Amino acid sequence: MNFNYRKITVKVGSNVLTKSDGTLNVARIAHLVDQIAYLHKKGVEVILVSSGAVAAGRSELKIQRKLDTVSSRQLWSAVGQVKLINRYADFFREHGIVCAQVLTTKDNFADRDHYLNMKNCFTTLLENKVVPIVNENDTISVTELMFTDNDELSGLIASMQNSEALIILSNIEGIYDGDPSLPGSKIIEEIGTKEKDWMKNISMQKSGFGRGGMLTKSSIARKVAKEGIAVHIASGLRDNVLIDILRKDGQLKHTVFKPEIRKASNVKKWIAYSHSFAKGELVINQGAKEALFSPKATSLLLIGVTEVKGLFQSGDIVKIMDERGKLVGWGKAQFSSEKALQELGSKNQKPIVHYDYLYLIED
Ligand SMILES: Nc1ncnc2c1ncn2[C@@H]1O[C@H](COP(=O)(O)OP(=O)(O)O)[C@@H](O)[C@H]1O
Ligand SMILES: N[C@@H](CCC(=O)OP(=O)(O)O)C(=O)O
Repeated sequence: MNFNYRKITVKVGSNVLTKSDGTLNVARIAHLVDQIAYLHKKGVEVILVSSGAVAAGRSELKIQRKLDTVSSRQLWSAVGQVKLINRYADFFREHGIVCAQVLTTKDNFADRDHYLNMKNCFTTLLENKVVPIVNENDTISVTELMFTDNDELSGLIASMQNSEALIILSNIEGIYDGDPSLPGSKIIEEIGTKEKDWMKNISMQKSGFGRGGMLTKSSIARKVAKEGIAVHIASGLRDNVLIDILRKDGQLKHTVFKPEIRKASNVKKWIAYSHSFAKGELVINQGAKEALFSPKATSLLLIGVTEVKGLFQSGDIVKIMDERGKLVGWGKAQFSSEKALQELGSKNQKPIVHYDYLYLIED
């Protein structure tokens, strides 16, 4: 059989892996493993990002007294992750495949060294034919510094490992052009990175155990597709969904975000996910904003910076804001905040943020 991709990241949502009563859907985990094992044996590299720990833990324990949100998440994820990974390990073993658990927090991607360390971890596992199973380490994650959800984490990993595709399996067949529960709504089968009209049809509604909802899935999908990685959103409740997505002659109806042809560099990919580690802010004027968003590759010069906020060193990530206070991008500063303040508005030709280390948010 011919496959569309040889290297994929697959993300499975909590609702695919749990039954309505909250217990783990063991049959579905087994079927997912069967598909991954089949692809693995055909030479497709697979990284699995699996949610489900909190849901699995919740159904396992009767809590004596009411816990706050953080404590209950810590308790349930700690208990549930063991159950989840044991199931995966048992099913992969039946196929003669070794899987590994990688639990991570956003901090593990905090700077380039941490990022490269994570990258090395996945590369080593894959080289040794191990299937990595990743989840956010909810037990120790600090709420303010968490990933929005595992969709964000899976986007980061697909990008970091240069996957050819990110496949997001949810409890719905794709993105609908209206309320999915209404009979007239249809699946949008193809979305280009420049299109954005479809976004207005996404509601805040999310499924029972999910964290982010379709809104985060969509914005992550768009971001990842812009880096040159195809993103598929399909139903994990459907039999053989992974195989059908990967088959060259596959007919499965679902949503695909078409990747941009020009692939982002590895450094740009790292920058794209680093905004939460920003140490300071640069406010830029309208002229600088227009220059940055022009089709020409443009670096940010100090002449267009009107304000420098916070304390940062050369090499730190800084946010770039427009004069209305809107975040327009971020990048790696080439001067410290002290030097930037001294030379504010000057014609120093060395950019404060070089284009190669700049990420812009396009509307
Ligand atoms: N336009 C839309 N098309 C598809 N799903 C949508 C749309 N708007 C909102 N949703 C909701 O998003 C849910 C999937 O997101 P989420 O609950 O985060 O799932 P997961 O647990 O797989 O991450 C769907 O079940 C659906 O209720
Ligand atoms: N880390 C959490 C998953 C959080 C999450 O992103 O859930 P989902 O939106 O269902 O993919 C868990 O394992 O329960």
